[in-house]
Amino acid sequence: KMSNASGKKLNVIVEGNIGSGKTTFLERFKDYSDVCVLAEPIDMWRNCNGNNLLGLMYQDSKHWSFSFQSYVMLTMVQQHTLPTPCSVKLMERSIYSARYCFVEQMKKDKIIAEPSAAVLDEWFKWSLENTKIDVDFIVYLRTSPEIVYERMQTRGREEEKKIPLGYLQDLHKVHEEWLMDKTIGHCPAPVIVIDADQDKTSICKEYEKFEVDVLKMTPCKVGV
Ligand SMILES: Cc1cc2cn([C@H]3C[C@H](O)[C@@H](CO)O3)c(=O)nc2[nH]1
Repeated sequence: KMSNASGKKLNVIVEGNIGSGKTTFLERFKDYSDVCVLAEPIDMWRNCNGNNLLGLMYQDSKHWSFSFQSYVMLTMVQQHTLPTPCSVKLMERSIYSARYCFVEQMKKDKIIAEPSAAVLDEWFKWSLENTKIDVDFIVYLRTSPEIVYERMQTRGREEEKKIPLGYLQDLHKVHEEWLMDKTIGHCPAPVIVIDADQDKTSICKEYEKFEVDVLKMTPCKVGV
């Protein structure tokens, strides 16, 4: 049983733009018995009582973004508060990126009207105050929008087919403002920045270094 000095569980969230390599990063931890990996529950978003909210959001964002982001926030709280037997819980994205990246961008784009954004904000604030949401550090897979745009297209996720480069540039900007400039919302934990523009092979060395530190349960200083 691996645990650090205090025996405290370690909660890590992995953040980054669409196509920044989060899934590849999380894959590396799958075989560690003492690390519990919680990928984004995208299949729940695709099937909320038979409705593909993700698809609806991308088809008609004005109409469906509020419903989609409300459900995302619910599933994030469910994952943040899910008890696991592991010493390390590694989660893909968080209630924070839900609020400070995606909802923030949709507010800027006037896709979510102010009254709806106010409701999401109440859920966000209530959740932080009333549920056990712990984050010990944030791994930020930092990328350039042009690179992730290329990757997103090659990956070819059905619902993402029509996402323009501009949206990825906007999402990049809100991630930078939240995690680097700290000009949006609040950053709940120290940020470990990984330059995730590198191709899969060369980035693995970077991940390995981080892997060792996570398993030693100490946040590492992964260079950018
Ligand atoms: C927390 C959070 C994750 C998340 C993902 N997405 C979208 C981006 C991708 O196209 C897809 C999977 O990450 O869902 C979103 O619109 N809003 C979100 N909020």
